[in-house]
Amino acid sequence: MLVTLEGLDGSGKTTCMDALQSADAVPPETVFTREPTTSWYGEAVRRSIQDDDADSLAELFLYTADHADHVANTIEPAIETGTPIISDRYSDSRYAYQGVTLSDRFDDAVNFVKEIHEPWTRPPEATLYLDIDPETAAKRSGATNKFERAEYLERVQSNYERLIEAEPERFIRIDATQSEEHVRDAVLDAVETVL
Ligand SMILES: Nc1ncnc2c1ncn2[C@@H]1O[C@H](COP(=O)(O)OP(=O)(O)O)[C@@H](O)[C@H]1O
Ligand SMILES: Cc1cn([C@H]2C[C@H](O)[C@@H](COP(=O)(O)OP(=O)(O)O)O2)c(=O)[nH]c1=O
Repeated sequence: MLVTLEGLDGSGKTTCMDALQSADAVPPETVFTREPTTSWYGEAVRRSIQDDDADSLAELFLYTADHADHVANTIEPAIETGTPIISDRYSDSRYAYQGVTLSDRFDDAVNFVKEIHEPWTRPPEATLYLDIDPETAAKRSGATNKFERAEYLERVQSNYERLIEAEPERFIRIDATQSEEHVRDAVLDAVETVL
């Protein structure tokens, strides 16, 4: 069972992952993971995030290489042994974010990115979407990198909405504008239900 957490920068994913890792309701063998990962592929991605002049297509393939390694070496081995996995960001982040960065190069960039993944990715069973307005997200995240500006996040948000509309049964929407306690409880409830 693969569960993913998605949302804009600053929506509270890290805060919720911390809560999940110490929650009684989550089986102790659960694998907690994230994208970008902590592998050298993930490090290459982080370098690119800090580079304002990075080529958007090259960046897509860095993220996608990191995902390929993540699927092969973390996700599939856990699935094979029936171990639950919770990932902070996963392929939807690419569809939503690179769907924006590549929008000037492809007619339907979201679909282009999805098509690159489809033959080999392992889709999640459930995705918790931490729903927050772009202004609050930008404020909370401190706008520390090129992706964290409100106008950019607004476009990322519309891509997430498009993904949710296409697969409403996979997504669980959580109101991330509520207090930290409220969001944490909603996330814990949702994860307990799906696991
Ligand atoms: N529900 C909330 N209400 C107010 N502030 C929050 C809430 N959840 C998280 N924060 C704060 O917002 C900032 C970003 O949260 P974080 O969990 O790092 O988000 P993300 O991992 O999605 O970028 C942190 O300073 C965190 O303490
Ligand atoms: C996984 C992933 C992240 N990103 C972006 C989102 C973030 O701005 C940045 C780093 O992700 P992350 O470290 O999860 O940031 P945060 O905790 O603030 O949400 O990379 C993509 O553009 N595409 C992707 O596929």
